[in-house]
Amino acid sequence: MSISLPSTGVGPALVQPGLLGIEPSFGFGDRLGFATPGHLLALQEAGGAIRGIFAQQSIREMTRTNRTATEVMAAASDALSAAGFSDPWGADADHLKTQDDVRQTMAAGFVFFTLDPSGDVDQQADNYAPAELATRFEACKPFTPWLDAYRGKTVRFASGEIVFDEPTLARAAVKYGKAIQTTIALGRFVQEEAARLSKPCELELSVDETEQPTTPAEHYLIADQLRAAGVRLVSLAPRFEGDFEKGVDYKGDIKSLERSLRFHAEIAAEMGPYKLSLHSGSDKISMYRLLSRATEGRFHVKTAGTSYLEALRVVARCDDELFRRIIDFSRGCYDRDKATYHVSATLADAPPQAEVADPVELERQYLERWEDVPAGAGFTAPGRQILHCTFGSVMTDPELGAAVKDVLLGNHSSYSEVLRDHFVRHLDPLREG
Ligand SMILES: O=C(O)[C@@H](O)[C@@H](O)[C@H](O)C(=O)CO
Repeated sequence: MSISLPSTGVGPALVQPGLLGIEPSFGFGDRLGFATPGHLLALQEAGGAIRGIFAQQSIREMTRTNRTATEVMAAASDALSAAGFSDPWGADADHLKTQDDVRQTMAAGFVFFTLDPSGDVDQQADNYAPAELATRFEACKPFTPWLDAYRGKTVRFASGEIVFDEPTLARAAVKYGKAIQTTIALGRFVQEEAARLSKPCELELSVDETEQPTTPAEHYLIADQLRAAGVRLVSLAPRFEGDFEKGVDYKGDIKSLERSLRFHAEIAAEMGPYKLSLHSGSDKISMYRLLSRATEGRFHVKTAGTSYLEALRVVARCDDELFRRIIDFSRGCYDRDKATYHVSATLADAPPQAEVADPVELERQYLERWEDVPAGAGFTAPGRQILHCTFGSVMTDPELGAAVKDVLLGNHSSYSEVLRDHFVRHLDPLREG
């Protein structure tokens, strides 16, 4: 397998992404542009019927790393072309909020568009007392003309009943009413722009980055309204129950999550069919089988930061001094950079590098090691989150960013091997179900 070097972002992409529909898929987000060869090794070894989305970056990530959508696409397509890869693969323009986000990513060749209306989700809706809920319900009626279609309705699934009584309807309308309107507008824009330019497109709706779980009633209502509006989804990322923090395994009641996944999967099958999408999907090893079984293989798992952390693992093993400088620098940026990410780690949860003489122990504290993780579980070390959120600050630092790239260029096969091992451990439980 020839290892391609990261593209300059100007060469013609010889390998084009395509539509994957509701085939099982796995998003290999690559914040640096060096990871696709390793991602491909893992998928070819353990992917089975799972399709790879090898170009995947959010607007937030590209902003933080000063990368363009064209550069992201070229890094993936050039690596796949160099490897002679000819299977279908996807390209996900992630967490899009505006029409300009759509224009720039569509122009770069992205074909999977993740719509993110979380800015219009009322993230405290579940906390309002009846009087405040009633006031807010009244205020959202101008953009929820569909209320009467659900009032008093009961929808039955094997997993349970959805009863649209007044409190349920009010909370759904207050929480997602405006976001549904936003999603329909942006989704229609993507579909119309793709048709105008004769380009392929498929849509995901993501509300994963919101505070309060999406109930089955809210999921059903969102899906019903999008379907009625002609916005066709291949994937939907609800806000699942529990905690899906960046870079660490699932936190919550796994049995309750299993019941919830089954209910959401039934709704997705009935209202679509479309895939259930798991964001912050890396390291959630303990729940992958549940997701695969509940959805009967109609899932999408999205990862990104974890490939950056595995790049730092190569740095840790090749240049201890540089790794220590990155830890010191990241600890100085963490409280600022974590602002838009769901993490719980504090600086006190991981020791300053100067207090850890042993390089292997330092790797355990900030990256963890698969050798130390129980079978069927993912990483949990909080130090991972300190490094995870500060990727942009590190990679745009003139000295540190260049030094990381030099280490990866000089040890590219090591990086690809580390990624292969890391993602085979992610793909195996998903493939086996
Ligand atoms: O960090 C980002 O902005 C994105 O990679 C993520 O939010 C992405 O949507 C994801 O969930 C990958 O784990």
